[in-house]
Amino acid sequence: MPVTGRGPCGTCAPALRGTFKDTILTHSDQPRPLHSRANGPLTGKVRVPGDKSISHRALILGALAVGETRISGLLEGEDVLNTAKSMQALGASVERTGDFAWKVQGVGVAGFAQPKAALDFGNSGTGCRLVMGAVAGCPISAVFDGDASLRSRPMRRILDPLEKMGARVVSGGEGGRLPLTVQGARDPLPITYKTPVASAQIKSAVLLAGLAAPGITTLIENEASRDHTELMLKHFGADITSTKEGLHGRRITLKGQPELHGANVVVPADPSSAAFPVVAALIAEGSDVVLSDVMTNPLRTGLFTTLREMGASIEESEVRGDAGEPMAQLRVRASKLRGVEVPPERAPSMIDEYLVLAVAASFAEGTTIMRGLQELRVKESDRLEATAEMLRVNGVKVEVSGDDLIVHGHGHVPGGGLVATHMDHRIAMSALVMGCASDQPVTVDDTAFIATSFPDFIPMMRSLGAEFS
Ligand SMILES: O=C(O)C1=C[C@@H](OP(=O)(O)O)[C@@H](O)[C@H](O)C1
Ligand SMILES: C=C(OP(=O)(O)O)C(=O)O
Repeated sequence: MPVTGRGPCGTCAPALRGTFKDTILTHSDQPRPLHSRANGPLTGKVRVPGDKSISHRALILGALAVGETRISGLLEGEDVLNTAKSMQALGASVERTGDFAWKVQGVGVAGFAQPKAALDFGNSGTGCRLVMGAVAGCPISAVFDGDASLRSRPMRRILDPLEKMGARVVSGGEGGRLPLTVQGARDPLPITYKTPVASAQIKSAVLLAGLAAPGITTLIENEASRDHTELMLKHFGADITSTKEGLHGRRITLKGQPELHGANVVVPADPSSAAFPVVAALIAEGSDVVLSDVMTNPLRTGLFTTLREMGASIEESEVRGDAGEPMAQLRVRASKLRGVEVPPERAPSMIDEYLVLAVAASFAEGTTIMRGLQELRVKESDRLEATAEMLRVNGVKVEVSGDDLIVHGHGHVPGGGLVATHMDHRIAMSALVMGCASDQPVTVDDTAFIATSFPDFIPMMRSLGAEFS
């Protein structure tokens, strides 16, 4: 579905109020184009911002817990700040106490209050879908809305299981699209649900609703998706188990109506954000870049596995763990890459990284085949088509065949193209990374959406030597 304009809610993030006064959101309706040109090697050490998935979950579980939750290293990107605001609108107290440091005073499982206004999730599928799950277990109704991109994304996949648990859609857009009003269940039912696609957002919505239901909620997935909700629920005191199901799947059981207690959460650096400087360092000759504290949960590291298969030099050191999530320092050196075939079962562990992998594949020698990418079609944009277009306008030979993406690499990229962002942060960042090593500069039509997940991307890349102007 085409996405046009900034969206019905005006800018992606409304002005902040109350305890959020220290945080600034910067979206405007003016597109902000940028050129990226090769400027020699990238060097230096950086820490990319906190993991987006964990940041959303820390705020939501903090709000559903009894007592105080302290979060350090929170991603202060627009997506996460919209989740923080929704938690406040639902009755939790959410306060910024310092740089990336936040305090949440929760209301307890099923304790959300009726919000006075629509909950605006801006560009964020994760925020919207996880909060829908949490609201579904409370006897309140809430209006869910977002920008034009989020309004175009499917919500039926979340509403189907939530309706089985007793929630109702009171009013809503065609085919389960936003804006829609969800009436939470007065007496939520525990269910056994098999997800139709490997999606951590569906899984998490069901588990968050299941917190309020008596008895056992069971979630089965054929392919394991990121398990941050499970790990964090355990950290907050829930009785939750996860066992293998079939070859690649998981069966998760959650005992309902626990008393979640507030907890400390240390948010590691986001591997999906690290992916951009990692690929930039691999393709810009002579580069040597170090990234600290990168989360290395195996359900998130499919990109690093693939890049290593392509011949990338990515060394791990200082391996450690906090709050149940492993992390490491990565040293990345420019490398000659070769084309590879990426199996479909790897998709859940690198779902947001195919765009920047396609950039790496464009600089490789040989063909890279990425299989089973149907889920890319329902992200912030149709990422399968948008990625192919990004490569094509920069002189790379690329095919979309069914749900597969095939990139023919020739060791260098002509560049010179203007890339359409389609309200999608990862397209903007991937295109700017491409320009770090292409023969001619690459231009993106709008960088504004980068603020949803990686607000400091441009200055951080410049600090490594990237030329963005
Ligand atoms: O649960 C999460 O935090 C996320 C799950 C993924 O979406 P799906 O659940 O739709 O695969 C991913 O693309 C998104 O960026 C973050
Ligand atoms: C798909 C993404 O996020 P979301 O689904 O939360 O909008 C992403 O960050 O790439």
